[in-house]
Order: sequence, then structure tokens, then C-alpha cells
Amino acid sequence: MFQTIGVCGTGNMGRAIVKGLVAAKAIAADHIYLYNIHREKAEALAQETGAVVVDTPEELARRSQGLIMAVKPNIMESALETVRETLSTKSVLISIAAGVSLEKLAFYTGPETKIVRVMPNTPAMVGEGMASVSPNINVSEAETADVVAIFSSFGKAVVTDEKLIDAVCGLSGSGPAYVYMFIEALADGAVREGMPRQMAYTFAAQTVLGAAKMVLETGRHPGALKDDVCSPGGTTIEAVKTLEESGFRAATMNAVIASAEKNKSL
Ligand SMILES: NC(=O)C1=CN([C@@H]2O[C@H](COP(=O)(O)OP(=O)(O)OC[C@H]3O[C@@H](n4cnc5c(N)ncnc54)[C@H](O)[C@@H]3O)[C@@H](O)[C@H]2O)C=CC1
Ligand SMILES: O=C(O)[C@@H]1CCC=N1
Repeated sequence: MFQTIGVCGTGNMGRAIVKGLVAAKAIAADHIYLYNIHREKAEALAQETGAVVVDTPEELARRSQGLIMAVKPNIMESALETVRETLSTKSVLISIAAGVSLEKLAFYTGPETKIVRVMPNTPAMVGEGMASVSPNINVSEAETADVVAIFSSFGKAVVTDEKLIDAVCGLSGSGPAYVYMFIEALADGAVREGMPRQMAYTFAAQTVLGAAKMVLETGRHPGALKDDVCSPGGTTIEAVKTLEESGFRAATMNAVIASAEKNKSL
């Protein structure tokens, strides 16, 4: 396991990873180094978590056995330029950027660099992340296992062929946004029926959490679990019919495909 981790870019995803790591106690907070071009953002996260702010990207690279690049895809090239020279040959560079291939990352850093592409998601913050992990050829099995261990400490992490990363992005990378929209819509429906709003969010979120747990823990087909809720001639099948009429499944599939397509084009 890495003794030190650096995070370059402490925005929404960088922050979620640091908070997940610290809560999981996967690595001592004072061995997590943060750099943000807007220093105050890194300092705010350091205050919350006990991680350490460094002054320059060079220092970040020098100190980090695992260096997580959590900047936007369009500035990855310039951000890598600032860490390339000081990154130890033994360190592993971990990019979470959508749409930036292992090949392109190696082009920016040099052919010898150990690089792992990871597609995480923001529920990392509460220990329920889902991440894919795709190493390049310079990364050993033990180093890949170290990256999986880091991302497993705050959720699930699976070694994945890089060619599946567009699908991963469309499903679990972007997916929390679709689920929040679903939760909002469920709650709005109940509010329409007279339920107080805060109560509706609790009922909606716990329903999503419980249904997700049923899929993961029973191993049963989601369709069979759905059938168990639909009593013959009952209430649920009326609701299912309206969802089918509204194109719920096609809309959801199209959302995953749209995000995956965008990931390919970045
Ligand atoms: N937000 C999400 O749910 C997910 C994001 N990602 C990837 O994570 C990366 C970051 O995304 P977000 O956190 O959403 O963006 P964000 O805009 O919230 O965070 C980016 C951070 O980088 C900082 N920054 C800009 N230039 C910098 C530089 N040269 N050096 C250091 N820091 C710099 C910005 O001040 C900002 O705090 C993207 O590449 C995105 O594709 C991947 C999976 C999920
Ligand atoms: O919206 C984005 O581009 C990033 C990548 C996956 C989730 N958020």
C-alpha cells in the first residue's frame, strides 16, 4: 500500500476522494498531500480533514508515491507538465480525468511512467464509491493492487480493460447525478400527494438505498425483484405501466450512452 498520496486538484471529485480516504483511515491524513492552483481550496479541505497543503505541484510530485490527478480533462496536459520532472520513477500516476486515454497520458509524461486510469464517483465521500481501475504496461500487479486498495477503502474498485471506461463513465461516473434527479422526482411526487418535503427526501433516498442493497446482496435479477413488488391487480403495476409509457427505460439508457459518447469525444 502507498505510504503517501498526493491529490492535484481539490474540486468536487478530489475532495470526495480525500474525505473518503481519511474517513476510511486507509492512509494517515498527514501523509495525504494536496495541491490546488487556488490554494484556498486546498487549505479548506486540509482544515476539514487534516491533510497537508503543499506549495507547488513539483513538491506534490516529489512527496507522493501515488499521485492522483483530479483536474479537468482540458488542463491535464499543462498540469502534467508541472509534475512530470519531479515525479519519481517509482511513483504511480493516477488520472481520474474523463476522456484522457492512457496513451495520451503517457505522451504527456513519457513512455516509462507508471500510469493508472481510474473512473471514480462522488459517493466515495461517504464510503460508497464505485471505481474502475485500468493500469498501463509499466504498472506491476502489486502496484495495481495498491490502487485498487486505495479506491476500495471508500467503496468498490474493479480492474477494468480501458476500452470499457466510456461505459463506466456513463454508468457509475455520471450515474449519481441521474439518481439524485430520480430521488428529487420521487420526492416531488410524494410532495404532490401531501408529504412534507424533508420526509419525502428521507423516504425516497432510503428506498433507493434499500433497492440497491437488494440487487447487490440477493444476487437476484432486478426484473425478478421488481416483480415481487408488483402485486397482481395492485398499485405498483399501475405505476410501472406509466413509467413504460413515458419511456423511462429508454431515457435512462440514452443518458448512459450520451455520457459515454461525450467521454469518447473529449
Ligand atoms: N465530479 C465527478 O463526479 C467526477 C469527476 N471526474 C473527473 O475528475 C476531474 C475533476 O473533476 P471535478 O472535481 O468535477 O472538477 P472541479 O472543477 O470541481 O475541480 C477541479 C479542481 O482543479 C483545480 N485546478 C485547476 N487547475 C489546476 C492546476 N493546474 N493544478 C491544480 N489544481 C488545479 C481547480 O481549482 C478545481 O478546484 C475531471 O477530470 C473529471 O473528468 C471523474 C469521475 C467523477
Ligand atoms: O461530468 C463529468 O465530466 C465528470 C466525469 C464523470 C462524472 N463527472
